Amino acid sequence: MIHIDFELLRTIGLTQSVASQLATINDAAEGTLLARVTQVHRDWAVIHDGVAESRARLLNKLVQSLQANDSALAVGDWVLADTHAHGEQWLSERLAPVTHIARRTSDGRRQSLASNVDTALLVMGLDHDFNLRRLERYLTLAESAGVEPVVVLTKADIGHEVEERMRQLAERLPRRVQAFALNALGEEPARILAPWLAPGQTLILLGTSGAGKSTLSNALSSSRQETGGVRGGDNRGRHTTTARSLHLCPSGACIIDTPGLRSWQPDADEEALAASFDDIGELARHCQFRDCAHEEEPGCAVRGAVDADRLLNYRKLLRDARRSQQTPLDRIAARNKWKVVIKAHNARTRQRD
Ligand SMILES: Nc1nc2c(ncn2[C@@H]2O[C@H](COP(=O)(O)OP(=O)(O)OP(=O)(O)O)[C@@H](O)[C@H]2O)c(=O)[nH]1
Ligand SMILES: [Zn+2]
Repeated sequence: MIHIDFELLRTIGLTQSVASQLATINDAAEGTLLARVTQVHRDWAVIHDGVAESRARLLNKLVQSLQANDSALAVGDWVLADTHAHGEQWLSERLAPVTHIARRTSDGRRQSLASNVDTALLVMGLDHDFNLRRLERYLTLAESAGVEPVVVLTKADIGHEVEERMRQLAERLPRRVQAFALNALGEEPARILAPWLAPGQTLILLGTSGAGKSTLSNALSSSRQETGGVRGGDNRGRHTTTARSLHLCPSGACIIDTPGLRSWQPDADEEALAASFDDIGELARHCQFRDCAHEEEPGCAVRGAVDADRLLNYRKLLRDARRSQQTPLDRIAARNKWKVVIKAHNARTRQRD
């Protein structure tokens, strides 16, 4: 049985459902430690034990068991660490994450972003960064991981058409999603986001580079994170956050900061997408045709009732999801099918000529 100081570990986000997993682990060595991952590197990680951070290497058995489950260690994971001779720390086990946020890169690879997150702050600037399609992708990313999304629109003090944009947002997003416009530089963030900052809560900040993630993280936590000066001209921030890390808030919550995501899609299958865009699914039940694509079909209940761009975005995400759900063999089969179709087509045109 592993002895833990629950109150101490709660400051770095330990929850009852994670702690209860410890009861099932019997073969832990004397002095085995429960710690939280704050940085992930190739074969080592930085872990936090509630007091301080330290480096630890991954035991082969952990690497193999993660690979066998098509998983990877992520910031926010809870792990068991043993101290070997010479004070070296080794990670032997990862506890099953309660939530796990992953994305797909443009080449289809699955990439773990964070584990055991309660709230995802979807950070977007009210400047040129404002993009509702991207925000919808973030929403799906969070919701398909079982994480509550909260939209935080930064730069309300310097943004353009703030009221008009908030209206667009309210019209387009499902009502269950809360959104706030604020100045990330002042006192506003801690006050407005207080309901999500209770002790033991873990938050993640998601948004493009320059959106204001580090600025928000600074405003909410006690630690100071370097923020990038905005380059002249295009207002885009430099990539200043190089390592994902965990910050403690005075309120008792903790925050995981991530570098800006570049090209990615949510790791959501068709079902998760449908859940995130459930307003479309609900309307689609009233379409005349059951397989209505909501394009040109008569009697479509979706077209016109849903924001046109939201519908286009849903279709695009659905296409991407179907593509990444295909195995390499499926892809070859699909390509071969097209080869046959094209060959037949060419043969027909040759005959005609
Ligand atoms: N006026 C104003 N400036 C802001 C606000 N939020 C962020 N900024 C500025 O925008 C720039 C970029 O903010 P960061 O917090 O570094 O952005 P980031 O999302 O952490 O960027 P990366 O670390 O590159 O991923 C900084 O110069 C901030 O001072 C805001 O609400 N109002
Ligand atoms: Zn339809």
